[in-house]
Amino acid sequence: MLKIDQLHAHYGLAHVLQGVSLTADAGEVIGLFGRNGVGKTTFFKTIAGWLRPTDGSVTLDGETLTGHLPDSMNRAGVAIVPEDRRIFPGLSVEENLALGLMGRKGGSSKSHLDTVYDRFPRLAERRKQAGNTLSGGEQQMLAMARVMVAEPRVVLIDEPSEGLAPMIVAEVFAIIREMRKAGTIVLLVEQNVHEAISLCDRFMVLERGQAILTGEGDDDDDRKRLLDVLAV
Ligand SMILES: Nc1ncnc2c1ncn2[C@@H]1O[C@H](COP(=O)(O)OP(=O)(O)OP(=O)(O)O)[C@@H](O)[C@H]1O
Repeated sequence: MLKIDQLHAHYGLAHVLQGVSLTADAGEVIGLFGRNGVGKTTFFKTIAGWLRPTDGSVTLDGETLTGHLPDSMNRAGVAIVPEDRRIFPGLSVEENLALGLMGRKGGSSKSHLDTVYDRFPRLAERRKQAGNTLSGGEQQMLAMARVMVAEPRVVLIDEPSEGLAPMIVAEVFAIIREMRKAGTIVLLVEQNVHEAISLCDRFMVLERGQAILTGEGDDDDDRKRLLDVLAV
């Protein structure tokens, strides 16, 4: 279980994350919604170790991870697919995936790469191409595949559908469903609320660094409240 308890974070004097709590069990997808600038990305950065929390705690299956650096969070099984995707533009598809495999517990082998290529034939076709020659959709697939090969326990995915064609968005969402099926905890930030909510077991809405609404993805009343509060 992922347990985030009263997490706070600052940028200098700006108190951006003001005591956000959340729990998630294996195989749950939690949607994080809210307008621009309310602290969703900051929440992810703080969980992933890119930003040191000023208070609160992060534990995963009972292990305290609060304040760990990104490398250490990665080794503990917390992975992030950031909004800008962060693939290595000058490295080939295969080299990008090899870097993902390095984060894998219990070593890696060629068969793990083959498994990824079976799942993402398009990446197999482009395995020798540099990351920056891929389309936006292919880059998103690569970013997600790179995380999946490490078989993390928690994946934080920030706005994966941004700038992508509807067909690719459907594919991205299908991958998230697969992650859930594999027992991964997925925290998902999405502006595309109407579509994303159907993926989510539960959701939380942030406003000015605080949770103002939580609910269940398949509860009609909760969904209505969600759409009302976001005015979408
Ligand atoms: N590196 C930074 N230094 C100072 N302030 C920052 C920094 N990054 C973000 N902020 C501020 O912190 C607040 C929360 O930003 P954050 O990016 O977490 O919001 P968000 O909900 O993810 O929004 P968006 O959807 O626009 O990414 C905003 O007011 C933003 O301007």
